[in-house]
Amino acid sequence: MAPLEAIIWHDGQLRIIDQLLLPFKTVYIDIKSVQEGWDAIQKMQVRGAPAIAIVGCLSIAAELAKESSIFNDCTSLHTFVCDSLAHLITARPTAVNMKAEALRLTEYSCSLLTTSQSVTEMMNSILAWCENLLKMDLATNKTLGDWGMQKILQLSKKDGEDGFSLITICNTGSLATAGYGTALGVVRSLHAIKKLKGLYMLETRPYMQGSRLSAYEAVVEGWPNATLICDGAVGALLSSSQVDAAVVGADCVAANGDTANKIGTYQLAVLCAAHHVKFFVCAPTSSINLKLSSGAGIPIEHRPALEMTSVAGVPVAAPGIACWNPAFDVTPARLITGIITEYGVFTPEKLEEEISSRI
Ligand SMILES: CSC[C@H]1O[C@H](OP(=O)(O)O)[C@H](O)[C@@H]1O
Repeated sequence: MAPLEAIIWHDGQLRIIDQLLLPFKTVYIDIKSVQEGWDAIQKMQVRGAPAIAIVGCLSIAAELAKESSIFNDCTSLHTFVCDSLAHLITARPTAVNMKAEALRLTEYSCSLLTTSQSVTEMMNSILAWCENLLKMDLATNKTLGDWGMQKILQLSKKDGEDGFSLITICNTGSLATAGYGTALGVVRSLHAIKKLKGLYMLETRPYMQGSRLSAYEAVVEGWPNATLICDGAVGALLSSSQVDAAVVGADCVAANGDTANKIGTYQLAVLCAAHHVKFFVCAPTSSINLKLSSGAGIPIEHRPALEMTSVAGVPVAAPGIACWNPAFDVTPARLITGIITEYGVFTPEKLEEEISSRI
């Protein structure tokens, strides 16, 4: 079956699955303006670093595509694009993809000021640029997934059995990207050649990306031995089972390889190190920020306490208790075996040199 389509762009109209309702309800909502895009990102109706950037930029395209959006000249159109991007990057501070695409689109829009013959031509160029993000993300993820699959195949198999068992956190698949996935893209590529023996998924409190989203993708696609575990069960699993490698996503990778990802990733990395399990970060270069020398510079988003103290609207904590709810943590490069990108798999030490020569 085709992966779940979190983002649909057709004929100037943007629709996204409201991921707060998955997997029990599949409801598509229309995004008709930049503010509606901002709201959907901030509320996490759409989430996942690549998907955030794609929906953010397409929300600009959706507003431009409306007949009512008229601009007297190219300069006012450029100002609208820049102001919209400046607003969109405030929705969620940690994932770098939105900031990276905002920079790219700002530079492109600026270049159109000198090359466009009319406002309409400039608007159509910007629409085409935003639409292309979907295709680019799909292609990037497929290439990244295949690099990761090749890397996993090189791992030595202790038990001699065919196939590899992986562990992952959060959701990095069709519901976090344009449709193939980063860490779950590696899973898809491994499954495609029948070398996926199993996949352990952390439920990933408090948003439950694992139990609600990754488990949904795994069931829909029939991945073998796809198994949900509690966040607190990682140590017990790694000490008793044959897990070959961890594959996780990234919201921001610094130049030295330090990686910000869903809260709980750091703990997973520490336990992988303790049990000699390889730990791979799957990051398209749009999630890598070489301007940051280390993870110390990555802003960490904190989410409302209510997202911790209730599940699906049901209170699960003592009323009045204080909460600490960072949405991400930073895994130091020393715990990372390799960083899987669309250009190949690199050690943290080699990342900056290898990536800077390619982007
Ligand atoms: C390929 S998605 C990257 C990243 O985004 C997720 O965070 P969130 O669900 O809060 O947007 C998670 O950290 C994934 O690994």
